[in-house]
Amino acid sequence: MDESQPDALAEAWAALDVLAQAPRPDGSAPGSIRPLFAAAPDRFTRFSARAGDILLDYSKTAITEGVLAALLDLARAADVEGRRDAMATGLPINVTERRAVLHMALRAPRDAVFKTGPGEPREDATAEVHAVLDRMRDFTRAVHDGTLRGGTGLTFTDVVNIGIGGSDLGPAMVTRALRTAHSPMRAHYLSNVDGHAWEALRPHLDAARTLVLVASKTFTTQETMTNAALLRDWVAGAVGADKVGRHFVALSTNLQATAAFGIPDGQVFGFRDWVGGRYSLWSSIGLSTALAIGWDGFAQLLAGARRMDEHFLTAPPDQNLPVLLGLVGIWNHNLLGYPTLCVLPYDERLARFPAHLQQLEMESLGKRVTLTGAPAAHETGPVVFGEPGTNAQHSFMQLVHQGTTPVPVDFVLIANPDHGHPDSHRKLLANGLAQAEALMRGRTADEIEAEMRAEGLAQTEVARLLPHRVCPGDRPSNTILLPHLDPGTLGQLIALYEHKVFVQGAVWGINAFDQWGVELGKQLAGAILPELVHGPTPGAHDSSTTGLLEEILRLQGNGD
Ligand SMILES: O=P(O)(O)OC[C@H]1O[C@H](O)[C@H](O)[C@@H](O)[C@@H]1O
Repeated sequence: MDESQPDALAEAWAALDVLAQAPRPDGSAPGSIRPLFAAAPDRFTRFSARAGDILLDYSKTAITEGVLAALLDLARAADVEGRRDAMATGLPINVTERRAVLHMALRAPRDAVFKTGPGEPREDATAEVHAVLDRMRDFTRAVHDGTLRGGTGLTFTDVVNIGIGGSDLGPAMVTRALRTAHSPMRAHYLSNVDGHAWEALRPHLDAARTLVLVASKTFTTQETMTNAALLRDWVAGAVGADKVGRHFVALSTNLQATAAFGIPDGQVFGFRDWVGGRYSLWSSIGLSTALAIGWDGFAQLLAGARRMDEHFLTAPPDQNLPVLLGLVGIWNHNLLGYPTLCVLPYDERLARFPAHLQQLEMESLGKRVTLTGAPAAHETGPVVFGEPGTNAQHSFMQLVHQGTTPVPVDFVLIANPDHGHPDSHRKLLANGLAQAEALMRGRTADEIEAEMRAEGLAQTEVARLLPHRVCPGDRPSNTILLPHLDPGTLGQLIALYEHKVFVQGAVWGINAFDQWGVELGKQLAGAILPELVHGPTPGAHDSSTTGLLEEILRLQGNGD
């Protein structure tokens, strides 16, 4: 499984360090991009790649032939392909939880072979996946055609997905991207334990026509279980306690807990522990999406992801989109020292795509030790943030253009919209393309001086303003171009990032599939919860936490 060779790995990193620190043969700085375009008019052709419906243009980065070769050496030394194959064969690559990582099996065709479990005979993952998918399909159709109805006999018009983290972000993002005015049902997502979230949603719903999905891999998550109890009472109030069960479905791996909550097995859609939360939108956790957009759309989403899986599993590294995207990120992050990644989808429908990527990337790659528990030798995951364009241009892009540290950007552009406003779409695309060009090209002092002189500004004014107006350029971006946004292309796009994260985790030698860091806060919240009723336990906390607790209780009128 692990064929990586420490010496070869160290050599590969050292070779990259040399490239990142010394000027290029033509004297240009290793992070500069403009000279690369000036020197090679065919740079776009050379540093772009296609797979399925996706074009990845990474030419507006500081990658050269030499850098790319060294990055591919790094991937080879880290045995990215061997690790990828270990994932695909169901080996327990999530070593801290002793679990396989088989989200690819969730979108595999019926006759595919994805096996899991130690020893022989190994379990056939695909058969079980398709058994659940078949049930999800039948359920979705029965809700849509009115065979399944609520407690008072009314058809369901709305579905509420109660879940958080991976049990919310993926399906919420996909549903928002793909729903249309003709979608069969309205879907709503309730994640936060903040009662304001429920209060904001409640007026939009009729309990008698609302189907509730309790989406939780563990079925123990505090926020989800709290909201599930709130909605159970609310539905019971409308249809009667004896009929509330008809409105509730569970999406979970924990069948004991779903039964304890009172959801009969026939209304539970399961999945296995080899599906990580942030990879679960393809599992039964995606049921809200299927209900919202229809079964055919959900099936096309899976097929799109499968297309990217097949590409990732078979394409040579130098043409493999997830490998290239991962390696470009490593060049920007580890070698050039850029600590963040900004994701800008130029499509309102992808408004939650950056939020989904934040969990996918930061929960997967936010690790400080390697698989063996040794401190990571290199920086691991970047801070990821983003917003749809053009909105982002009018908020934080100032820092991206002129801040002190370059911020690599991934632009996601969609060639054809699904609306009838071509002028709006041209403006959207023009802005996306212009941002990438502006980041790369910048505006030099000479260019700005000439412009200001042409405007007739006095020399003193030119000198005063010049430093403020210079845009340094040489700021890297990738552009990912899709022909349309539809279930198939979105499936490819999400899977592209999933596999990119895999590649980076493999190169850094970390476990991209656990998330122990989120546990401590959960434990401490459990300890603090009773103190919000009874007051702070003496000596239990630092003075800050105790002081804040006391102040909150005083402001609530409970502290005197
Ligand atoms: O699906 P659940 O078990 O309710 O978990 C929901 C989320 O909460 C956890 O704290 C993890 O950090 C996430 O990876 C997970 O997706």
